[in-house]
Amino acid sequence: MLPRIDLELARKSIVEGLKNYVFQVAGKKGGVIGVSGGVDSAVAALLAAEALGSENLHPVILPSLATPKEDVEDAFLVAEKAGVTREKVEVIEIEPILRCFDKALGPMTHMERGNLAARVRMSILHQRAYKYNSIVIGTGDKSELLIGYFTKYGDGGVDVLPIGGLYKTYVRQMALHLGLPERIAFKPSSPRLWPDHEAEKEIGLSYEIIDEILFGLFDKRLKPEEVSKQTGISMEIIQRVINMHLKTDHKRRPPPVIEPVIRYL
Ligand SMILES: Nc1ncnc2c1ncn2[C@@H]1O[C@H](COP(=O)(O)OP(=O)(O)OC[C@H]2O[C@@H]([n+]3cccc(C(=O)O)c3)[C@H](O)[C@@H]2O)[C@@H](O)[C@H]1O
Ligand SMILES: Nc1ncnc2c1ncn2[C@@H]1O[C@H](COP(=O)(O)OP(=O)(O)OP(=O)(O)O)[C@@H](O)[C@H]1O
Ligand SMILES: [Mg+2]
Repeated sequence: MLPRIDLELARKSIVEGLKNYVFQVAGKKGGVIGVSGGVDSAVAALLAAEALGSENLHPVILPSLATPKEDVEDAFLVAEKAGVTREKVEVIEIEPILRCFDKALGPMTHMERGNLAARVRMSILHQRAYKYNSIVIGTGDKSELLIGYFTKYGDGGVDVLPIGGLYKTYVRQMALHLGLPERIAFKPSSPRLWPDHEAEKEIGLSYEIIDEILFGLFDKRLKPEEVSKQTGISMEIIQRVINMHLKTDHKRRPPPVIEPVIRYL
């Protein structure tokens, strides 16, 4: 179990930090956010509305065939809780766009098409951000970022990460703290890149375990063996999480420039 945190302090500091980043550092008028009905975008949207003012927040719902109807309803509820009226929430179906890709690209695996769906969403959010003189608010949490569980240049292609410093465990607690319903706070995490896609099933580990391991390694800075000793989690599982982190290193940094040897003549 992770230690409890002062959720109110975390909330206030994220709100202050995001406000400063969008208005002062980026010099923009607001933020665009994809709202899925999942807990990450719910918490990010509520914090962003508080930081930027709901009039400067542009929530966009981007359903595909893999999106359950209830998620769309939950996304509307999140927008409403963020102070954005139904009429101001944009809904853009991405299935017709994906069908154009089907035609152009031919058969795809569900992973190829799913990652494409994430990149189609990213493209739409950036178009809207440009149009509204805003930036794209990301929804990645610390757990997803550290294990690289996101689509490179898809949901990873964002401008700022307000909940990137909170493990999934804390994001769920923050959701309750912000008054979101338990149904959203404890909804099984799912990228919904294909029907019935669930994060913990795909990864093969629960976020409870992943967070305990990441907390031990990255916050307490313990050696893997010590994390195993303190948590009772096997070294094999800890090594799997470490491998996920290492294999996705490229997703957390800008592409390397291959430096030429330059001789001035
Ligand atoms: N070593 C390396 N150095 C530099 N670049 C490297 C690389 N290895 C792969 N690449 C590049 O990265 C690409 C692979 O990365 P990527 O396209 O992301 O693909 P990949 O990591 O294989 O798949 C994305 C994963 O994120 C999950 N996901 C996606 C979207 C949302 C969420 C969520 O939680 O909401 C989760 C999804 O279920 C899947 O497990 C390759 O096609 C290649 O272009
Ligand atoms: N149907 C959708 N409409 C709008 N945005 C979406 C949709 N599906 C995914 N996204 C965007 O992609 C992000 C990544 O999805 P992800 O599933 O990680 O987040 P989540 O659904 O908010 O929370 P969780 O990870 O717990 O499922 C979402 O937070 C959201 O910004
Ligand atoms: Mg989700």
